Amino acid sequence: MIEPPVRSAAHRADLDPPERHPEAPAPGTVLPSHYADCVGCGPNHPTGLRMVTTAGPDVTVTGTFTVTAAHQGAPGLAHGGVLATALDEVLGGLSWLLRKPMVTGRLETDYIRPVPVGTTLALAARCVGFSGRRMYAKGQGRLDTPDGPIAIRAAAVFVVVGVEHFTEHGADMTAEQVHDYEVNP
Ligand SMILES: CCCCCCCCCC(=O)SCCNC(=O)CCNC(=O)[C@H](O)C(C)(C)COP(=O)(O)OP(=O)(O)OC[C@H]1O[C@@H](n2cnc3c(N)ncnc32)[C@H](O)[C@@H]1OP(=O)(O)O
Repeated sequence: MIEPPVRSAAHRADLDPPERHPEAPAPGTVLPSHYADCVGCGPNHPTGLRMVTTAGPDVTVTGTFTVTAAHQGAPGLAHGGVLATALDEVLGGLSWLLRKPMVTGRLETDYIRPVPVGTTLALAARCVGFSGRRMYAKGQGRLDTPDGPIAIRAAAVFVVVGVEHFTEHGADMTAEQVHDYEVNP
């Protein structure tokens, strides 16, 4: 038996407001890849999304993802899971501005328009607020330009974790490297 998800990314109205860290990268700063082999942003990944993300004002991030033949589901069209990855990446980039390590707990995606190969998606993410360790966020992707038609939308919950999440469960990562990832964009 396959159990359905038990949670929702819908949030209450009384979240703690998002606080941009005083040492967050300035709006307009291109955020570095957090890991060279990351399928979302890593320059070493052979078929990755090669996303470039930029800090925005408040707790917002923008990014671009150009859909190639490596990202197809149906012929000539982006795979929905790949599009969810692009949303996950730009939403995850909010951690650079919050300076808190966090992982995706829940990612809800609406697919509104097909995304053809050759499209450059203009992605945007915004932190909505916090409830304890839960960070609520929303994101979207528009076709080709920041004011193009909306193709995808997301609501997400990220969960703030300690460095041990990465050192105990991951590979080849020391606590010092996680600290770098947390504080040195
Ligand atoms: C700057 C770098 C940019 C990075 C971009 C990267 C983008 C990609 C990001 C990812 O894809 S991360 C990889 C995918 N995610 C994971 O692998 C996470 C796997 N899940 C876990 O490791 C654990 O389930 C998790 C850390 C999320 C929670 O386990 P814990 O034992 O630490 O917490 P716990 O279960 O006690 O829950 C803590 C709080 O979070 C809530 N929570 C936990 N899981 C949740 C969930 N799935 N959805 C919503 N809320 C969740 C939970 O209800 C609770 O809320 P309250 O404190 O208010 O009671």
